[in-house]
Amino acid sequence: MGLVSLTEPQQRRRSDATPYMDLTRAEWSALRERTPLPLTADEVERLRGLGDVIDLDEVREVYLPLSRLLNLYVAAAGNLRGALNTFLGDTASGHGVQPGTPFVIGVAGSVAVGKSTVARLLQALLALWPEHPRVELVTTDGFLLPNAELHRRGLMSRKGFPESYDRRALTRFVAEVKAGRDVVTAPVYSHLIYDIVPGERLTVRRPDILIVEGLNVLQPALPGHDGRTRVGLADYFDFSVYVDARTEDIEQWYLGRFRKLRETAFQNPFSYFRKYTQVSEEEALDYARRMWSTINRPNLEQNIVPTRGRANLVLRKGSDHKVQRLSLRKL
Ligand SMILES: Nc1ncnc2c1ncn2[C@@H]1O[C@H](COP(=O)(O)OP(=O)(O)O)[C@@H](O)[C@H]1O
Ligand SMILES: CC(C)(COP(=O)(O)O)[C@@H](O)C(=O)NCCC(=O)O
Repeated sequence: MGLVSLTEPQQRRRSDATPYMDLTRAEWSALRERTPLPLTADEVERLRGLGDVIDLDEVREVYLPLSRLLNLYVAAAGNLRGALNTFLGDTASGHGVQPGTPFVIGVAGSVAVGKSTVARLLQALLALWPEHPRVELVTTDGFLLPNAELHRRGLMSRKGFPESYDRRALTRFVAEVKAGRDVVTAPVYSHLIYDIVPGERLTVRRPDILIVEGLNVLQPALPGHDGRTRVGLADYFDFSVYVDARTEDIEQWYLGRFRKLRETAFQNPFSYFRKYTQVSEEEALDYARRMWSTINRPNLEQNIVPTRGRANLVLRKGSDHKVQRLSLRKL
């Protein structure tokens, strides 16, 4: 068969049917004109207070328009909920259907790609909108199995892989928040001790929006013992963001963060990584490179990248952390 060149309307028809629309940074940031939320000097100061190295132009051009899109989606989800309530009438509460329910956003991506930074920024920006001031953020590391249990299962060098989490407990937690429970609690992970903190819990009280950030939040549910498909974590998401970048860039960010932590947090006498402050920087970085190539990169390639196609929005970062391209799900 010879080469067939498509006419412009044919090309458009073909791209209309793909589930994503691709936008350059310039196309996306032009949409900020439609964002009726100017950042005041006070708010800018508060964002700086988050302690993340984030460029304010990046906030204005990328994350502010995203908060506007999400603000519209939150309103639309509320309308959908209203439709279900109208349909059910008096019987709604008997079925556990509440008029309002938290809007749940998942933030996925590799270790060190910048998920926490994106999630904290979204939390701060979304809370500026008067329609949804209460925004809670939960990281999935609280649902890692404690080190003792990881040792028992031979999973200590698989931390961050799907099997290193109590996935049922994580899904139950999000389901309970979404169901409108007054108080829901989650375990807490400490990067200092590299383990779950015994007895500590984080409490979530009926937020307007819940952000769930973690490596594996877009993983499909495991089948049950009977082989049947179960409801998984991502089934509770109203929106999801995948933070994407070149693997080589992410490795550099991982090593850069390790180097920075070696000069700060690792110095703490209780730090699990304190030993890497006692050896040369080169030895410490060799260890970090090993962690990257034996744990974090294989996890990225085997488990995390394959979930990218499930996200509503993919943010593609360049080596300077600036978002260069965005793919937004439209179908
Ligand atoms: N937008 C950004 N601008 C500059 N540095 C960033 C940005 N986002 C993340 N970083 C840096 O990249 C590293 C990884 O980011 P982090 O949010 O901790 O990743 P994750 O939560 O995905 O492990 C950190 O050193 C962080 O300071
Ligand atoms: C705690 C993590 C598994 C990330 O957890 P998340 O909140 O994304 O579920 C990860 O940051 C980590 O510590 N990985 C183990 C390998 C390493 O120390 O780099």
